[in-house]
Amino acid sequence: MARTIDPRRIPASLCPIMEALCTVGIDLADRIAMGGLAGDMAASMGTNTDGDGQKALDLIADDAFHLALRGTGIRYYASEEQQDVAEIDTDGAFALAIDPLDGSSNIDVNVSIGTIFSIFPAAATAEESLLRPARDQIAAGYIIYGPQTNLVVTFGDGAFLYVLDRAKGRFVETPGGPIRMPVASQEFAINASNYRHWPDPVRAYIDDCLAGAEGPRARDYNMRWVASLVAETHRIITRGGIFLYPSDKRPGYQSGRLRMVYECAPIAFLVEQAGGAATDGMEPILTQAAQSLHARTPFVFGSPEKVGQLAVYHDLPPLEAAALFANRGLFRK
Ligand SMILES: O=P(O)(O)OC[C@H]1O[C@](O)(COP(=O)(O)O)[C@@H](O)[C@@H]1O
Ligand SMILES: [Mg+2]
Ligand SMILES: [Mg+2]
Repeated sequence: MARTIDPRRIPASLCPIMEALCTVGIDLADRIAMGGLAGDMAASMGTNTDGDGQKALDLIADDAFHLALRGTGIRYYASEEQQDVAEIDTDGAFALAIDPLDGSSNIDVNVSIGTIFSIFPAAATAEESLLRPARDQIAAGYIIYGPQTNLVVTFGDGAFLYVLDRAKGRFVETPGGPIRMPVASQEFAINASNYRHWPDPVRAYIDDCLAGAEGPRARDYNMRWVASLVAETHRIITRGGIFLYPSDKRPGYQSGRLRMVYECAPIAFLVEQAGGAATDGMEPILTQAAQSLHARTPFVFGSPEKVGQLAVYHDLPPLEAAALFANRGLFRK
């Protein structure tokens, strides 16, 4: 009997896992809400094996999820904060990948952060379990620690929104049924400080958004960048738009920044379940498999129409894309 989440939509075999994730999520939500009174959660703790800075809360969250998932049926536990996959229950039927704390750069500034998770059936090895097409996920979700603490989760039959009822210590599904991402929106999300490093098709696409009502899209756009993937996802599934973290020319960013297994795959699954689309700029994320546990991929998601438009820019032959970039008139409808 689940105590920390309304269990009605959860397949019985996944109930213990969801219970553990929600228990830790509630603890983290309480801790985050304490701010500096809970200690310096943004303290720098060195770097993970991939060279990313680790904050105290990254490690606290990773330890807490790893520990809580014992005995829940998870065989393989793959975390952003650990180089290798850990084996938890040797006879477990599932593999779980997790970004224990997403948006770490926002810990100390009281901006929304989150936890992202993905569940696959366990196969014979950790690699076979996790380095497979993202379409094979059986569940994916995130918890967002913001003004509300929400859980958004899919088990492959729609995406559903839960709110943490703090008085009861329980995630409760909001009325309204499955989430449907709005189709029409004039918002895009990209870290524009990297403009000079982007590929030409991405620059051309954003140029056309920035040109607003006077440009080829003939409408004004708004821009948002929170620097927490969970927060961007939550906004986009709630009110539409498009998110882009493309590859760029900076060293280490040839495949963008975000990780396939525990960031892009679960968000792509959720977004598709909410009626959106998610690609690497051209190909659906759900048809792809990571080459290694911490592999990165360019990531674009949002309303299908907008994600499709970006693919059109990528489809242009390089010379044409370059000309397009040099002369905005070429792409006018
Ligand atoms: O600082 P940048 O380059 O804009 O990157 C922001 C991105 O990095 C991330 O914070 C990476 O996640 P972590 O905090 O889990 O490392 C994403 O949430 C966000 O979309
Ligand atoms: Mg992250
Ligand atoms: Mg993280």
